[in-house]
Amino acid sequence: MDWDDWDDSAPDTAAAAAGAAERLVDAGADGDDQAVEAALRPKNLGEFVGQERVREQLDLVLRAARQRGATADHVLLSGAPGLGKTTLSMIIAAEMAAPIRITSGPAIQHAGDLAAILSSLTEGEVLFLDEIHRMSRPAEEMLYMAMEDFRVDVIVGKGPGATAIPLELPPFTLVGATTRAGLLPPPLRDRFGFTAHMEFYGPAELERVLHRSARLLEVEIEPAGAAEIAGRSRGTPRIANRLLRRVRDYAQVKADGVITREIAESALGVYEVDGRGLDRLDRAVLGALLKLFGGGPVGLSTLAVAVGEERETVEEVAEPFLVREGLLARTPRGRVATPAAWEHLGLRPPGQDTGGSAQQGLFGV
Ligand SMILES: Nc1ncnc2c1ncn2[C@@H]1O[C@H](COP(=O)(O)OP(=O)(O)OP(=O)(O)O)[C@@H](O)[C@H]1O
Repeated sequence: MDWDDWDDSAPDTAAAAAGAAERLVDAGADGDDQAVEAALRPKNLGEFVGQERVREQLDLVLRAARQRGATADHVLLSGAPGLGKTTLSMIIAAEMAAPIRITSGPAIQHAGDLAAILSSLTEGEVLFLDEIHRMSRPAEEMLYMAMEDFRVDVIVGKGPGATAIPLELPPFTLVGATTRAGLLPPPLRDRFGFTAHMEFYGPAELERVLHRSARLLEVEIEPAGAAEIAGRSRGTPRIANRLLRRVRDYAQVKADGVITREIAESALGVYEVDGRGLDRLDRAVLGALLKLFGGGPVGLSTLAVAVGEERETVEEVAEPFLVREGLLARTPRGRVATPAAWEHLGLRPPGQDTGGSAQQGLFGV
């Protein structure tokens, strides 16, 4: 898959963002998670689970910088939300024993905003710029020079009388994060000394994340319980940790607090997250595609009307994961279900027996 075209659970439109925000399986950060999320963050490279290649390469970059007594090279982290980009930026700062400043592209709309941040950095400080692809153009151009020469030109005045006042900056490490590496202009991309692409996590890695988080949350979890949650976490540690907290509540209220496979299964059944990590919306989209349109092809707008959702919600919130899971394909003629989709919902394609399940409601599969 071409990563640059990929953007799982990072909706661009307000409608889609609203649709995503309420979901337990949304990979984005939500407000009430912040404190617990911070408590669960690995503090050094040794604690950071998975992403072996990235970890090994980063370890070399940081060790070498430390040995030279120099500031580490600028680092670009790309990957879907919830895979650990913020965590890794904090680890970079910790490993370099440097302070960290955190901001994001959308917060920097004017070059002056960036100049204010850059001019207040101390030597060796790490500047974490999340969603770097969403910075304004003038700020981006200022960043080029700051990254390369540790210098910015602050423009004073307007029109023909405007003057550029050069400002020296202390050496710093920029850690940029993006879900869309392909959207970064090449001059910006080229100024990063080290670029790492974060992959989705495998089940074994997610189980390790879950065991570690359970230990920190002081919850007892059996290996089969962790495996059950891992399988529903969409390859994303943030989702795994969120599901763990919901299962913990269930185990506490309905049982003796221990997370077994049965408890995890029942709890996530209550939250309508199925064995493959699909939630109610995902199954509604897939169910409509199969039951109302015989598996497609069907146009996006028609599919959206059928499930009573905004077009953007279907396209940006539900579809990326369904495509990634190989359950739905986007074709020039419309959306098409794959054989795996029929199998997942326990239905048979037309011509192979209609079965009784076509009578079930769209949300009831
Ligand atoms: N490799 C990992 N090992 C253990 N926990 C992890 C790992 N990666 C992420 N996490 C956990 O997942 C949560 C989300 O991670 P983080 O905020 O770093 O993701 P992100 O990629 O920056 O997401 P976003 O792009 O939405 O900001 C954190 O609580 C962190 O503890």
